Amino acid sequence: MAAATLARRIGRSGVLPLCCRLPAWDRAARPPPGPAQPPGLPLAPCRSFSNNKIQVELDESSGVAMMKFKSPPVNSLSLEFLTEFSISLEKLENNKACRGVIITSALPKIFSSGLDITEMCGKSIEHYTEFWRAVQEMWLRLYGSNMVTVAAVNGSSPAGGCLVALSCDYRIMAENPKFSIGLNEAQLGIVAPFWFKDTFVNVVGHRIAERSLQLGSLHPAPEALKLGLVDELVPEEKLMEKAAAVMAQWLALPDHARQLTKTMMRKAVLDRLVAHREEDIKNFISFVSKESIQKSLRMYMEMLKKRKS
Ligand SMILES: CC/C=C\C/C=C\C/C=C\C=C\CC(=O)SCCNC(=O)CCNC(=O)[C@H](O)C(C)(C)COP(=O)(O)OP(=O)(O)OC[C@H]1O[C@@H](n2cnc3c(N)ncnc32)[C@H](O)[C@@H]1OP(=O)(O)O
Repeated sequence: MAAATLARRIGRSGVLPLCCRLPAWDRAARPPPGPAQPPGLPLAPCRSFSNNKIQVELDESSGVAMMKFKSPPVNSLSLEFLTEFSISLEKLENNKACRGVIITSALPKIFSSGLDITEMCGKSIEHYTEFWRAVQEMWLRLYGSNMVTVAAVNGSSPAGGCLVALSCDYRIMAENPKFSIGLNEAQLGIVAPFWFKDTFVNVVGHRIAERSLQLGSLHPAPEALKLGLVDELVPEEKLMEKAAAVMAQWLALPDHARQLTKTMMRKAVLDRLVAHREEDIKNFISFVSKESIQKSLRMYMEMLKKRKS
């Protein structure tokens, strides 16, 4: 689907109507590009594209795309960011030449600061609905992607930023102990929704997830490795090289076998949100509309600003 059409269909809601596309985890496995492809079949024209928030470059010879978050100061996941993220994933997913994507940040020291807190403060119910739907859409696309997804975590990655990394197939983090990662929602006085929790449990197991979620822990990189929250630590200057090597290793397998296995592992968790999407939006709205929650979020934002001065 052309980008302009996609953007129009997504519209202000930030969401593609479900009738417009099959979820990635229900799609048939794609044949690998290259010799198996009928000669003369044109490849989708998306070698590189970029918007205000995200830059994507696809190397058609390897089938690997590099996606870089570039939304200063901290790559917070605003409605606009989430919409652009979903559009970028959709473009790659629909491009037969693309088999894998490496996700990283173009900003120093920050992978993503998580959901944009200002989107959850003092806004209308319509806005909360649109925002939360866009958060859901991003996760459904990323966690359900048929592509190999590798997170090259080159900076701190709290809450929604951690969810992005957790939703990938493999996480490599720069071995800087000043960089931390985790679902710290409890520290903000809010609660990670069930699908954040499910994604976390699927990576680290129930006990580690329960303790970490209750405490709202942000784990420095070495601790994140011990907990299995990330798969590998490497010196920062080796991060992209390592990500490319891991990607090549994963792409060496036949797509159909890997994709069906991924679907088998993730389907139950994806289906749970798909079945409860509207209820989840209602829960978010009623939670975030509470005066006590608004107060907690405002205090947290003030704390961030004070820390700076
Ligand atoms: C029953 C349950 C039912 C339903 C579910 C209900 C609710 C669930 C709801 C929400 C789930 C939310 C998940 C989230 O992702 S919440 C976001 C959590 N994020 C954080 O805690 C990160 C906060 N930020 C930081 O710790 C730091 O900024 C940093 C480590 C990322 C970077 O540190 P720096 O020192 O480099 O930069 P700063 O000076 O701190 O920040 C620069 C600038 O950016 C602003 N900012 C930072 N993070 C955010 C953010 N997430 N959203 C919006 N704005 C952010 C910060 O305030 C500074 O702004 P100013 O320059 O001062 O204006």
